[in-house]
Amino acid sequence: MSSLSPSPDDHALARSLADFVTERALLFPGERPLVALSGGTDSCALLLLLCEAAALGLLPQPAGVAHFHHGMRGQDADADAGFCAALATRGGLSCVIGLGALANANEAEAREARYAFLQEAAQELGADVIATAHHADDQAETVLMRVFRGTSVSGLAGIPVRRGNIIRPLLFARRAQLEAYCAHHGVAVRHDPTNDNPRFPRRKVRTLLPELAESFNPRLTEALCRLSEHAAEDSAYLDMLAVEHRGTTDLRTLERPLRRRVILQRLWELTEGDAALREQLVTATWVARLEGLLVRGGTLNLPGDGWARVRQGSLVFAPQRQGPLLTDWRGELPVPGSVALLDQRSLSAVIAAPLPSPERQRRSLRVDCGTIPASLTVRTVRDGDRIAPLGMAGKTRLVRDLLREAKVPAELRASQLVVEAEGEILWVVGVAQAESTRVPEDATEVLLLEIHHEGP
Ligand SMILES: Nc1ncnc2c1ncn2[C@@H]1O[C@H](COP(=O)(O)OP(=O)(O)OP(=O)(O)O)[C@@H](O)[C@H]1O
Repeated sequence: MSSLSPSPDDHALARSLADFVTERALLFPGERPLVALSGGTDSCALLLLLCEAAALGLLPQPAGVAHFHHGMRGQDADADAGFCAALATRGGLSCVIGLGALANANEAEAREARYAFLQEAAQELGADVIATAHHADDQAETVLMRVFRGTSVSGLAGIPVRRGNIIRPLLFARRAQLEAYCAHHGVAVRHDPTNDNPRFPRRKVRTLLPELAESFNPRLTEALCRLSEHAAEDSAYLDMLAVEHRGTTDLRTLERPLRRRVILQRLWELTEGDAALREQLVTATWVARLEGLLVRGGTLNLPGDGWARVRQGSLVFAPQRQGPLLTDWRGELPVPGSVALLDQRSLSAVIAAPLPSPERQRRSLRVDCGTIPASLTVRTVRDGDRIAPLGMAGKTRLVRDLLREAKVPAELRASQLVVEAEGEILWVVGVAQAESTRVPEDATEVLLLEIHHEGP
């Protein structure tokens, strides 16, 4: 972290920026950055500092400036765009303004559109990388927010100093330094009031950090930034090892940190091109769930309708399922030997079927949507069918034996219904349910299967 001299006009901050860029190899020889300019303090400081460093001969001149008008905030946003264009001109740089129509977009959609525009602008202006103005306080807030929400080592790495062609050359600097710098240069920066909402988690953490610093460590921001740097390095090292081991046939043979990292990389690949799903799925929680699946076996439904399954110690991911949501499914069922498919997207699936002895049977079953597979088959019992009943520690029993013990009359046993998933009997309707259908306390979605008696 740099210490800014009391007088900002000795180029101290521009020199620190150039040192940081050089040490981290953020610009290779001949490369020129595009400056992503929102008009706020941080990106105004970034633009002026890059220009100052270029004037000192420490860094190349930026290729230009890009500002994205999200189309969300009306006149204020129009003024932001005008301001950015004027500031670019003041620095002698070209400026590209993008216009979105994101009136109803959420934060993730707005971000996706902004970065897509920045990539186009970089091409247009012949820039090699895109520089954004995230700084040390942003980093500390990000790390702390992730700690509060729950995170992993790679999450602790926070905002990467470089990802692809996006670079963050201001991660060394404190917010107060950038504010002082803009004030010194007489830049009347723009202010986006949407960032002031006290309900925003980032806003809350921003208020909390100084209090925590006062109670625990006056250099808390620096400590959190150092933690994120170390976590980024450890994480990069694990990533490298995981790439080397990604072909491992049985993931259970890998050391746990490595196994978890291979799973994380698989999730990252799986969510390519779907930012919203990535946010949900590339998390410590899902890595832990999939790790559990490797040990336990079976199938796990993923957010966004995909699912994962274990095959000989490796994870198999299935794509998202298509088709309409079934809410009140009714199937024709079954003459002995016929089958029906239940799409598990339905949270209440009703099977209309002639049942052998409805008065004796428990005709509904709750199962955890998180663990049952994509589709269920309802069919009549077959010779040799086995089930691992609830509470029997995985020991399997012949379904026919269970029917006999439950005193289902012999003549009705052939039309006994079972619900099967990928070769495993989950439910012998009214008689037994499998251990794997047990609904855990933390289940978030429960599928209610009902068998209705219809017919004689
Ligand atoms: N409208 C915009 N046009 C161009 N660049 C922008 C715009 N908004 C933000 N940026 C760039 O992104 C940086 C971070 O902005 P901000 O803190 O608002 O976004 P974030 O949501 O915290 O981060 P990010 O979206 O980059 O993950 C800014 O300093 C600026 O460099």
